[in-house]
Amino acid sequence: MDEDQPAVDPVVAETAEDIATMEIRGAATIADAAADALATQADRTDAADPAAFRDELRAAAKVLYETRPTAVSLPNALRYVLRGMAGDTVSELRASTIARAEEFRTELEQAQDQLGKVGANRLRDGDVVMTHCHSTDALSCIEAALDAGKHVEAIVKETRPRKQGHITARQLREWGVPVTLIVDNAARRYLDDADHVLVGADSIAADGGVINKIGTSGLAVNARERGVPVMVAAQTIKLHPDTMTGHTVAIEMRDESEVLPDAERADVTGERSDDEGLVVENPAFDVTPPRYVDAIVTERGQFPPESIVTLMRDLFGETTGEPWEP
Ligand SMILES: O=C(COP(=O)(O)O)[C@H](O)[C@H](O)COP(=O)(O)O
Repeated sequence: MDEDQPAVDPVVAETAEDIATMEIRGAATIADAAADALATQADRTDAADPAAFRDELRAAAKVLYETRPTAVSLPNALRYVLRGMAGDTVSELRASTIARAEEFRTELEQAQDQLGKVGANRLRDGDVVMTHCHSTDALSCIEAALDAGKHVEAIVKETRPRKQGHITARQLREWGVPVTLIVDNAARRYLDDADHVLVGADSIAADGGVINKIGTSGLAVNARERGVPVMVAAQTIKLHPDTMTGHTVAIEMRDESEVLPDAERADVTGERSDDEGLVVENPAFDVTPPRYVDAIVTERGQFPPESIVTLMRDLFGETTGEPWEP
């Protein structure tokens, strides 16, 4: 952070650290935590005047923004809250910012419930769903289908390197859904047993491309080859406004130790512990082209990927800047 930036509340710094280290993860959960952290900053500020308050909130937003680059729900959340800062005194600004953050968090929850109902309509009684990673939006569709009395089974991809599939499997088992847990490499074989691929999204581009956990694109291509429809569950907060003006979505590269932990390094390098010819790459996300996606399910209904740009224009206008820009 710049030296002339105001200090941020320790809770903001802690939230940022938790997002960066993935204690807090998943696009919707990150957005929710970021909005909550801004509310805490507003609540605990000792800013002397409105200008200092605004500077503090912007500084907090920057610290949160710089944690992970791919999930657009994070800048979208920060922008939403900062645009709600209104008032001529610090106490008015505090109240409006906290209220705006609460409104954001409520709407996030409602949107997820609503999209779950839309997604559940695509699932028939007895369907088998293949999942990748852990997405609360995707799980909302299954939960709504269960609430509607449908029997659903799941084939859950482990999702290397961090195995978020375990979180999905645990949640589904808590709901009583029969789960078959498989390694990622087994996905194509098990697609023969699946009626749907159901995944979430970190960002949706204006051309309908879906940015989600690494491995989603390969799964979608295989699903197309096998004739299994691919459903993406994504609240509109996952729509990436900058892609309307040609920007691409940054794909996060994470630490190589997630792929090859230090304790296992010698298995690969042998005696040459500093082997510079060994490169380990760990991209966290990939882009699934729209032609491999059958439907993007949002709280505003389901869309073919090619028409998502119309919704984006409705929601964002033509373009937007950084979250802290007016
Ligand atoms: O790719 C991931 C999580 O990646 P990571 O574990 O690296 O954060 C999820 O599919 C999306 O974030 C959607 O999640 P949700 O539907 O909960 O927003």
